[in-house]
Amino acid sequence: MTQKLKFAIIQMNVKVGDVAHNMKVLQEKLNKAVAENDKPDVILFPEMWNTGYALTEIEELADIEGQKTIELLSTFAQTHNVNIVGGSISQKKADGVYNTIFAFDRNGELINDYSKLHLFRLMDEEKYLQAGNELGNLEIDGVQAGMMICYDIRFPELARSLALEGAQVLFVPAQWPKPRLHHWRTLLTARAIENQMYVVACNRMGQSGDTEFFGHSMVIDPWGEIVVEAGEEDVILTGEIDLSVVDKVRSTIPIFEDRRPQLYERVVK
Ligand SMILES: O=C(O)CCC(=O)C(=O)O
Repeated sequence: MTQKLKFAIIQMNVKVGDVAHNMKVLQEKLNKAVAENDKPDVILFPEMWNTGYALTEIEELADIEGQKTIELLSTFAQTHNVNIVGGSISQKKADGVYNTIFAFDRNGELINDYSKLHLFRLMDEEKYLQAGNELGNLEIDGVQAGMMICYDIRFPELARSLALEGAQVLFVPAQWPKPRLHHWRTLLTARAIENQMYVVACNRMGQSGDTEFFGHSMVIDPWGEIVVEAGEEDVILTGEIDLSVVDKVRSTIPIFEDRRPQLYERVVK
């Protein structure tokens, strides 16, 4: 495939519990992302950007069925003819609150949603949130992709499942705090190398209470090389990925042909 995709990754701060503020900031940043000369094909932003980790008030703050978010992002995608992988939000559904990504195509159509499969006990997510039960497949301008959220990157089976279903790019919104930068970079790089896919990851920056977020949003190519990486600042990270690299790497070291799934299945349930 000779296709290329230009990306814009909005590495922003998130004010815990202040949905109106976060929506305003995101809107300003979206406008900025498309006002650049080199307009992106796809925009990504961080995990739980609407409420932050206001877990004790999440039932009241979460966006009911994602309505406000869907309206904002769908209109923006259509108006600016851009694909959006909408970070993730706290979404209230009948049976509880989910940590959900909504993704839109250039016509503003909601193409899929994905709710975080693995809840992060270190931050008590399992006490306040419901876990999703579906994989997050996606197609962006004809390119097969997948979605995972933050802690999900610690589960190689999930990225592998998406790759086996054809994903060539993995989109990862996160709120990954200090001091685990080494884990963040290593796990993202491992997912890229082992699945020979691009990883496009957005982490928030800034501080909430005692928790500091280091940013370091990054794009990693299927060979494991970092295409672009932010520091800890408030920034929109831009660049381009070349999908032909996926085929090149997969034919150089043909891991998908060399797998022995009938042996692993006895152990990997
Ligand atoms: O796995 C980690 O170290 C961080 C995960 C996390 O912060 C999250 O999933 O929200």
